[in-house]
Amino acid sequence: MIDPARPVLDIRAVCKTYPGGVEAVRRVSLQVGRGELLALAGESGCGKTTVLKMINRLEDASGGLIFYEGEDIAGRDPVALRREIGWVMQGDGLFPHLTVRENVAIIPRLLGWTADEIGDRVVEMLDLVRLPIIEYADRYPAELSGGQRQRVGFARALAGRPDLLLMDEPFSALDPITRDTLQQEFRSLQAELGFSAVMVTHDMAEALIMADRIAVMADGEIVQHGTPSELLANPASDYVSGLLETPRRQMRAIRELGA
Ligand SMILES: Nc1ncnc2c1ncn2[C@@H]1O[C@H](COP(=O)(O)OP(=O)(O)OP(=O)(O)O)[C@@H](O)[C@H]1O
Repeated sequence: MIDPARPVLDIRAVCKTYPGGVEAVRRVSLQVGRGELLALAGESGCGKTTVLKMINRLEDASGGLIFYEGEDIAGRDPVALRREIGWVMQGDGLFPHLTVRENVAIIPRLLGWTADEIGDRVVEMLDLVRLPIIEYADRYPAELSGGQRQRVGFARALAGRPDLLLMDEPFSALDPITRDTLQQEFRSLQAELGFSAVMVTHDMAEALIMADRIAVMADGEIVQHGTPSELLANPASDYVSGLLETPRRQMRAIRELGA
């Protein structure tokens, strides 16, 4: 039973040491509420992607506990778990030999939906990500722009009605205008469908604009955790101030234009 008051995701003191001894993640604890977008930010190599991979058991934690919808994921079948949790990666990750329709249908097919249910869901998802079915359903990924491919990536990840979407730098391969449009559209989609999301990003401006809460990581640990306004008002260290410096500079430059 889904309890709306319970966090969708509850990560408790999770650690990951890779074979060879790299301590990629050290005692990370996080919660993600229903409908919330949590950004994991921080410089390259700080462990963001490893946290994401432990949530759907692409990597198994070396210590700690992860609860998804109240259930310890260590007891879940990893394949079934991955079908339940949506995954959007950098540069879309679509199967090049499958059409848009076939890409979006993958998870519903694996979940055993009927042909009619799958057909209806493909129509619904392409409509939601604003790709008219007549024009786009039978194209291959190579016949789409980068922004359109990323839209299909979202449609595919959401087709199985996941409660949680994991996203690894989903907007980073896009040009700034397409990125801005898709970031806004993503939040509308989230408000409409109500899923929760964890987004890895190295772009602090993106985290500030999109996220409800931001967890900043350094060297495998969370060094600050708060809302975008809390981080801006009270960065906990020089490291966090440093990450905020680029968006701050951009905001100042735009303000000085008097626009
Ligand atoms: N499969 C692996 N085997 C061994 N070490 C790994 C493995 N994957 C990642 N690491 C190491 O773990 C640390 C954290 O990597 P991770 O990919 O989680 O960082 P990240 O913050 O997502 O970085 P980026 O922003 O560059 O993608 C790094 O030192 C990395 O070299």
